[in-house]
Amino acid sequence: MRILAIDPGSTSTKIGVYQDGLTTKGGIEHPRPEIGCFASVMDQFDYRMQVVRQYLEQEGFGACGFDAVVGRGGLVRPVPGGIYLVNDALVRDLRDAVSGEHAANLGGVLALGFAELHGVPAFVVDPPVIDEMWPLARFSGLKGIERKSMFHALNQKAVARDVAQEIGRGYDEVNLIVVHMGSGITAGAHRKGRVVDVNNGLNGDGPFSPERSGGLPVIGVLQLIEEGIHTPDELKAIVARRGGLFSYLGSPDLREVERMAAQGNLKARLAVDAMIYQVAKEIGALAAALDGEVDGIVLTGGVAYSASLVEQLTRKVRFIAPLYLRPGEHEIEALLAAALRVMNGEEQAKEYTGGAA
Ligand SMILES: Nc1ncnc2c1ncn2[C@@H]1O[C@H](COP(=O)(O)OP(=O)(O)OP(=O)(O)O)[C@@H](O)[C@H]1O
Ligand SMILES: CCCC(=O)O
Repeated sequence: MRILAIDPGSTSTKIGVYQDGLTTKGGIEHPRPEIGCFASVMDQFDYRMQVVRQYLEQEGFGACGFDAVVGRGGLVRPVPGGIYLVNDALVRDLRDAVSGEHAANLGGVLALGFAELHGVPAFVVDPPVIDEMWPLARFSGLKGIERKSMFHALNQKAVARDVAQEIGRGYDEVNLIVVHMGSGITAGAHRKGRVVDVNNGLNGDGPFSPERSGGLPVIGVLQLIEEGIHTPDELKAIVARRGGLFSYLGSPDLREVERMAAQGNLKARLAVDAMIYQVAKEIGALAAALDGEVDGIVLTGGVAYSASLVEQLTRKVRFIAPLYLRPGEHEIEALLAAALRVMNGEEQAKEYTGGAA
């Protein structure tokens, strides 16, 4: 059995190949000026196909066939968690960016591109739009504005399953708070296998992160528009890509910001402390959402590699539940494991129909 996994991120493409029990995994970085030449995410299709081809050749898989191809899910319409066959409806919604532009939208399209070359099925797994929120979590506080589920679903679910296993129980038997801390930060309340509440980092919700603003005071945002400082479109981009640490310090790279802090830059120290403070508050809020019945708090994403940040955060939230560390992302492994479950007949791939947005 040989399976190809493709995980496109905003400045990298991660690739994995499963072959008879062994996984080969790698990533190709795309310099910002190079990837910045494309007007839209979908315009990068040929470029990313070529990148994946080059990787496969370099790793000795150039002449190989595949039994299935699996890609990261994108911002399609809200769906329950699971594995989805890439079909026409899914490809159309990815191309139309029905729930927003994101590099992840290329995942299903690239998977299909390679699957068609080999005459095999293509899948996507746990797209960021999976929606398992309970009704209370949908209230924003204003009629007409509903909180939406959009988060690092693939990685959150993968590490949650892994931690449940470490605890010795099934994912659907535990309550976990999973905090993915990457360029964006999303924190989810996983209640017995369902993510019943989670912040949508891309939309200005939750803690600030290296790149995202998180929740902002609404009147302050309106003033920026009224005073002509930013247009609504500029603000949408700032909230998702140029907020958080980037806006305070000019860099979204926590390693660089920590270096600045270590060299005595007090602004950098305070901004990192504030990010930790906001993440801790989010964890506390989710603990209350789960009635305090929390089996574990899981920290994952690139930011969780920072030992000092993890130590500070642990001191603030360890009164809630034990902490489990899963730094980095585990998406390629999760994609390959999911495709393997389908190919082995242990799980059935769902049909994406593209219900209401
Ligand atoms: N060893 C480390 N120490 C401190 N920070 C780190 C370390 N490694 C990565 N980071 C930080 O993690 C952040 C990026 O995380 P990650 O690679 O998970 O994000 P991404 O894939 O770009 O975005 P996302 O996870 O939101 O999809 C950056 O701010 C980076 O500086
Ligand atoms: C994947 C959606 C969440 C984020 O990037 O902040």
